[in-house]
Amino acid sequence: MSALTDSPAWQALLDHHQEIKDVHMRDLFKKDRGRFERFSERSSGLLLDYSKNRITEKTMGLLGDLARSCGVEEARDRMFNGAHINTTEDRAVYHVALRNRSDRAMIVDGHDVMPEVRAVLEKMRHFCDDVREGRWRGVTGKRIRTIVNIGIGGSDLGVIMALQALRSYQSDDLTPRFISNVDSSHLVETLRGLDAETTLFIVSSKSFTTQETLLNATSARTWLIKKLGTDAVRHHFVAVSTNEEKVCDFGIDTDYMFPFWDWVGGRYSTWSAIGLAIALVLGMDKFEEMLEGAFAMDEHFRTSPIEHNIPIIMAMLGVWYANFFGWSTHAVLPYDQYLTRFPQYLQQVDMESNGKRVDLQGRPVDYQTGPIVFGHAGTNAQHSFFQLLHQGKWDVSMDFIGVANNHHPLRDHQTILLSNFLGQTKALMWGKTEKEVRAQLKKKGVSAERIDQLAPHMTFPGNKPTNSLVLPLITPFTIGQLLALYEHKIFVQGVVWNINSFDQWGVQLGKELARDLAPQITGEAPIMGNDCSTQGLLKYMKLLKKEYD
Ligand SMILES: O=P(O)(O)OC[C@H]1O[C@](O)(CO)[C@@H](O)[C@@H]1O
Repeated sequence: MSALTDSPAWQALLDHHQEIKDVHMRDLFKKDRGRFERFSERSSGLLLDYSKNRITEKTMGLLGDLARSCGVEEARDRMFNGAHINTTEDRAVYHVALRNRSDRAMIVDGHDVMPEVRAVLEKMRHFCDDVREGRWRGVTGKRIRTIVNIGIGGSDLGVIMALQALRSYQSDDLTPRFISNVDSSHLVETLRGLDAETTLFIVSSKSFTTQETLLNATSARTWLIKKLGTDAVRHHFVAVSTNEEKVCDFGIDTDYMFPFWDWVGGRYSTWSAIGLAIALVLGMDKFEEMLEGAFAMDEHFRTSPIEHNIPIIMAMLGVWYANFFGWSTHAVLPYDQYLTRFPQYLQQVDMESNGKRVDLQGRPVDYQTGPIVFGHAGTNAQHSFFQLLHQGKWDVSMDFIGVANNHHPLRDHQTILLSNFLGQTKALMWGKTEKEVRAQLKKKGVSAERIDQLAPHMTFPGNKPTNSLVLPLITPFTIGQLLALYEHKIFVQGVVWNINSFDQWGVQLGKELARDLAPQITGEAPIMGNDCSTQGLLKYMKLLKKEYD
């Protein structure tokens, strides 16, 4: 047993789980009309209703005890104080400094980083204004009309997601595009139809060594040079990175490099200059509104007691289902078309952070860690995988994200959208008993034989837990709040599980092996030294390739 599973707080929850596991939420709601008041929290216009969870006040008390005994508050303070909590990389985890909108100093290694943070924001503002107002022009003197962000993972997902979410704030003057996959089809299809004279590329890479990004950037540069000549590169390429030397090697002048720092993790970097495409397309004011939203959530997280702290509550509910109910999957279901990319973005933040199997001391853990995260926008998701959520054998905890107002209030679209949001969470919680099904069918005049046949299929077990997050409207501020909320939730879970949420060694091995295999595909190295499956696949691919050459 580990210190965590052996702790009195954990043991108390194990015992309590025995009391709760067969209790139906329907009965909890029948008994207590005050559940919504008791189990909901607000912060700067955002509401979390967590009453539709398999919890009582005792559960929340015990989960709070566990958070306290795991040192969540102390860990939170260490993060906000710039301690090197990313121990395997010996770095601070300080994305909160990027959105610190107060005049508080943010100290890393005895040094206040705020002057540098503000200087980069200023540099971004000047550049964005120049591009947006037509002072920065392409090599032939034309205004920039398209921004192409070349990056992958944390240097891509948050930026695409935010720009998609904030599409209604975008003018038609500047259009964003993205190249991430090393598959050349992504590059070719993204560049198809683009006018090189009016295109600006941002090469976004924290390390500036990521194979996919560098290859894509090189091919994009070739495309540009073919059309406009070598001199065009400095008018059409800028970089965002922590690695000045590599940016220079690539041929981008460091005057046009927007720096950030090693204390910003890749998947937490949307707030840094990695967000340059957001600032260019929407304007720097909108980007800063996003930072304001994140800062509001940071302040809530930093100062609220455990019992009223939205990220901590959501994190501990996740621990409840993962570790005590033994569920492996968590669904995120935004009821707003603008948030379609949100689950995909969150998959990296959550699974790359908490998909770990050893603790901070390097010992294998004897409990489940980060869940499998998936999701899609409602109502489309209802017509896809909701069948399994309602009646399947796997149990899944869920976050529904609802947005009260719509940027495009047309007919009764928003009413129908919200009614589906509410209807689904109600159905998942309440379910429908066989008795209710039978009574309904009888009332409709269905024959007894047919009722016997249909009733088991039409019964819903219910008791499926959901969190409901409600935002007033999709704005830069609420997007900032939402992202920061999930970042902190994931952080808290990592603290409870005693894992490092800020490294990602798991992505290395495949990358290394790919580097060794590439020369075997080209023929520069003999096909050897592989297991028979890899060997067989390689040979077959080469055979097929020959047929098409
Ligand atoms: O910004 P970079 O250094 O190109 O890295 C891109 C991504 O690659 C990873 O290191 C691994 O997937 C991510 O953490 C990161 O977001």
